[in-house]
Amino acid sequence: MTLHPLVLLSPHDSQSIDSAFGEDGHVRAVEGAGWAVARAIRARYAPCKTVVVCGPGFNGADGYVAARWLEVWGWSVVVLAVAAPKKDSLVEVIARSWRGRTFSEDGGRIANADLVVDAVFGAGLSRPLSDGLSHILRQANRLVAIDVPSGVCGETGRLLGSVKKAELTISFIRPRPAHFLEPAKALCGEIVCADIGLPADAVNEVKPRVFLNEPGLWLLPVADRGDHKYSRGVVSICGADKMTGAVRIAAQAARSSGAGLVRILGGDVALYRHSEPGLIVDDVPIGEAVKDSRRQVWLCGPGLSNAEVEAYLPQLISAGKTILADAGALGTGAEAVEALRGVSVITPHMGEFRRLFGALAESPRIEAARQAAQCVGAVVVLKGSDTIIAAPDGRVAINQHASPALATAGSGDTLAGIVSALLAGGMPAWEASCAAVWLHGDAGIAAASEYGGWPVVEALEKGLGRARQRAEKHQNAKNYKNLPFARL
Ligand SMILES: NC(=O)C1=CN([C@@H]2O[C@H](COP(=O)(O)OP(=O)(O)OC[C@H]3O[C@@H](n4cnc5c(N)ncnc54)[C@H](OP(=O)(O)O)[C@@H]3O)[C@@H](O)[C@H]2O)[C@H](O)CC1
Ligand SMILES: [K+]
Repeated sequence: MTLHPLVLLSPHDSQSIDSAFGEDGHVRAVEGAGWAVARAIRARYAPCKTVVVCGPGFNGADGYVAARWLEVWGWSVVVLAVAAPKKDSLVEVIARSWRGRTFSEDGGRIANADLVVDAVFGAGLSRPLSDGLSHILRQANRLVAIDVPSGVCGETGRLLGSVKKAELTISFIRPRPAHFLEPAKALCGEIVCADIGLPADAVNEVKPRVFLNEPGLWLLPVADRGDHKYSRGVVSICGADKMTGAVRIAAQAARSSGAGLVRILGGDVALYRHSEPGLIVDDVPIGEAVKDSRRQVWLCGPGLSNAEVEAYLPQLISAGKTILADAGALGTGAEAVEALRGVSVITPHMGEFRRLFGALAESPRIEAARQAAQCVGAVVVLKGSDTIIAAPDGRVAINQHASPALATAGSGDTLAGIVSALLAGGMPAWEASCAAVWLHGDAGIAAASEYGGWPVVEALEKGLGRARQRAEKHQNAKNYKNLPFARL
């Protein structure tokens, strides 16, 4: 087994790899890690006065090895050991291989250093950073962090204490979720991930659950010469009487994302009939429409009032349809959560999430999304600058491929339309949601560049065909270019 290139390693994963190394293997891994840190630093900075601040665990051990290499290459290096390694531990053995100057008190060295390396805590952070340690690191002018800036929870991106921003963070094997989750993301600077030579036994310990959302994590439906509109998939959208724009935007997005046929049912039927000519508009009761087995995928929520949702959603659920619930269908509190059981995907922003799940919204976003997915039994797309896509089985993807240009009215309706089209094309719910979030982000990036930063929502839909082409170019698993981190 090898680790998928888009896996993100939680601290727990990283520690289970470490424990599978055995002592010799562990020493080799630390040697590889420290050497990688030194190489990444040498590639970015000229030799300068450097302080490596080492903690008591293997994060500190990486620091001692990095210090050794930098000194070998002629740098002026001292180690500040803020906590000694445990007696007779492997870390102590590795620390002894550093023969240079070591201090246990800062004595003004940090403030006077050109570069400070934060090797205090990484995966083993178990409680908040003390004020004393935080004060020491905050005096650094330029900081490079090993694994994560000390005080960052590698799993959730939460900060345990006051954390100093690094301009470079060097991690190992695969990046950590925190590198891509706010608030930690803003404190990591450039991310470098080093391959330190992976023994297969150690990798087998890892059950990947967190992924970076990039093409290659999913495959888009393949266009075939024999395609017809029903094989491409039918999307049905519950029509709104008043907020008709939301429905039309979602319908256009679904049509531009490969759906063979998009139908709107009910609401202001006359208006929909006079809008885009490529739509089919139905004026039949929902109970009739659900009998058509070709109409499996339904989008329920954009533009809908509570009363409209109540008229549509229970019937769709009892007919066993594949449902994306968004906007109006994401009501308030436990009753609304109960009413959603049976849908396949929900796409809340943080406000909607808080209304639905209450106190769960106070948990770190990745954990909140995962628990909500388990609670509803549906994929949860928790929208934001670091959108999280959580499946009920515990898989989570973190999306980075996005643009602030997406923060515009109607953007969520566009996303809902894309997810619906990919569901109709036969993709499983988590993969369809991940792919849709990426395509939506890509269209936002392209629209921002084409229209100068503030594109209107209609521009997103126009970019979806090209977004699809770019995704297809990158989804070949061997072609992981343009990832949001450098590889060493
Ligand atoms: N597989 C990999 O990715 C590799 C990672 N490497 C590096 O290893 C570290 C993880 O090392 P670990 O020893 O597990 O953890 P830490 O170095 O982060 O620190 C653990 C010790 O720190 C104490 N601790 C934790 N939090 C605090 C705190 N707030 N204040 C004081 N002390 C703290 C902790 O004490 P406990 O009481 O909780 O036991 C431990 O003593 C990873 O980050 C990488 O840098 C490998 O080198 C290569 C393979
Ligand atoms: K660190």
